[in-house]
Amino acid sequence: MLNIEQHLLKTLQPWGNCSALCVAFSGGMDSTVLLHALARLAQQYHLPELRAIYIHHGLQEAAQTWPAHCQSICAQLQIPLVVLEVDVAASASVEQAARVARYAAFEQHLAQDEVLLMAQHQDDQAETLLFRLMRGTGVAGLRGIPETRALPRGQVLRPLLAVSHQQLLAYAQQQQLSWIEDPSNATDEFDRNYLRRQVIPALKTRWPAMQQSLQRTAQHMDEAQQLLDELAKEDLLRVGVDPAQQWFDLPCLYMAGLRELSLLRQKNLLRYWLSPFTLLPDAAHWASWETLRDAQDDAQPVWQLHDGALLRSQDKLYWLTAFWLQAPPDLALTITEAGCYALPANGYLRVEGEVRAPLQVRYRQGAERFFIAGRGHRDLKRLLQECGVPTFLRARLPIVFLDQQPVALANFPALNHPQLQGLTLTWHPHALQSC
Ligand SMILES: Nc1ncnc2c1ncn2[C@@H]1O[C@H](COP(=O)(O)OP(=O)(O)OP(=O)(O)O)[C@@H](O)[C@H]1O
Repeated sequence: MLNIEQHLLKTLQPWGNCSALCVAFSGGMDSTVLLHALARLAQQYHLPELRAIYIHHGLQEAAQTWPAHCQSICAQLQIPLVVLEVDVAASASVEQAARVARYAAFEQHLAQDEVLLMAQHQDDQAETLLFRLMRGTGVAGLRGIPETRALPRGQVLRPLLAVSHQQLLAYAQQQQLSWIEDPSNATDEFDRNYLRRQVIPALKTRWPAMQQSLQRTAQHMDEAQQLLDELAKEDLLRVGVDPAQQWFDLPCLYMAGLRELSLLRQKNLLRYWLSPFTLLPDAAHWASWETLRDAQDDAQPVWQLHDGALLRSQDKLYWLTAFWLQAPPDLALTITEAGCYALPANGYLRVEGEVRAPLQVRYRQGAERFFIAGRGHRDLKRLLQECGVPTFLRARLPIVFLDQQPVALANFPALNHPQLQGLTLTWHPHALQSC
């Protein structure tokens, strides 16, 4: 058995029980070697089912023949091939847009318990680290390409990260493989090509072991990032709001606790907390965090990020998606019986109990006063403040009127007018289970 095959067999051992190994097969040399070595291993060992996936971006004229090439290689190796066509969004960086489209297609295609094998290798790792350094990356970026990564379904595995381009080329030549040479790799137009063609060879003449050194840097950074994550987890325990105290599971933090941390720890915690929700801002935009943190309460400060916004309300910091940031359109709904009502762009209202007279449902205008038994008339604004209802929620909670008088507020049965005792009104941003 050849070295690369031995290495693959060892790397794949923990994945022996997955339901399929799917090779991201571009037809280039690296993924051709990967596919070929796997096909050979499958003849001697029991491997999970193998499948190849080619993503057709349709970006270059030259690429029109590539699906056929991939098909013929797969036929020779007796491995089924799936060709997925993708649309690449117009963007300043075609390379990056193609990568995004490619990963989205893989994610959609992969089934639970399947492993996507990609053919990035040691030289790609060095190239990625240098590329990110040139863009001023931080600790997380310098961890480089991870060997494994969980996808919503399935997993990515890069079993060749410790193998050099030279070793892959030697294997390809020895096995007399044929592969596609992407003409766009032969120019210095793209930054990564420039690094691969001009910079790395020059560095290697001076520092022959530079790839291994960069790999060590990536490992140091991985450890450093793990420490930062541990710190963030500890801070989150102190500053994060207990799920039982959250409105509709909306992620939020206590501002007072956040303020007690140093600025660096605030940023570290926010990065950790926000990373599942959104792309993070680059260094230049972090000043907006201090603006949000220090703004007056009544300024209703918001920090817009890529996939949503951070908003401060009372003593908490909320992460909100677009749904919460746009007020719903005016509502004029009349209810004559119990049931579930879909509200335009504003979730659902469930009415339980006997509706004795037609009830009007609207959102807050601002001057409503509720009659509370034993307390007389009270401003809704004051009542919402007392209940700690965040500002962005106040405009969404359906208010029930009887003869122009506000008599109930969804989710606050204690505010029900005596005439509406026994009626339960529940609002939820998503469909309620029993609806
Ligand atoms: N069009 C594609 N279809 C399927 N997989 C792809 C495609 N492009 C890239 N990949 C996968 O992503 C890995 C890294 O991509 P990258 O763009 O760095 O490589 P490449 O130069 O296009 O292809 P190769 O690594 O096979 O020479 C590839 O090794 C391959 O596994």
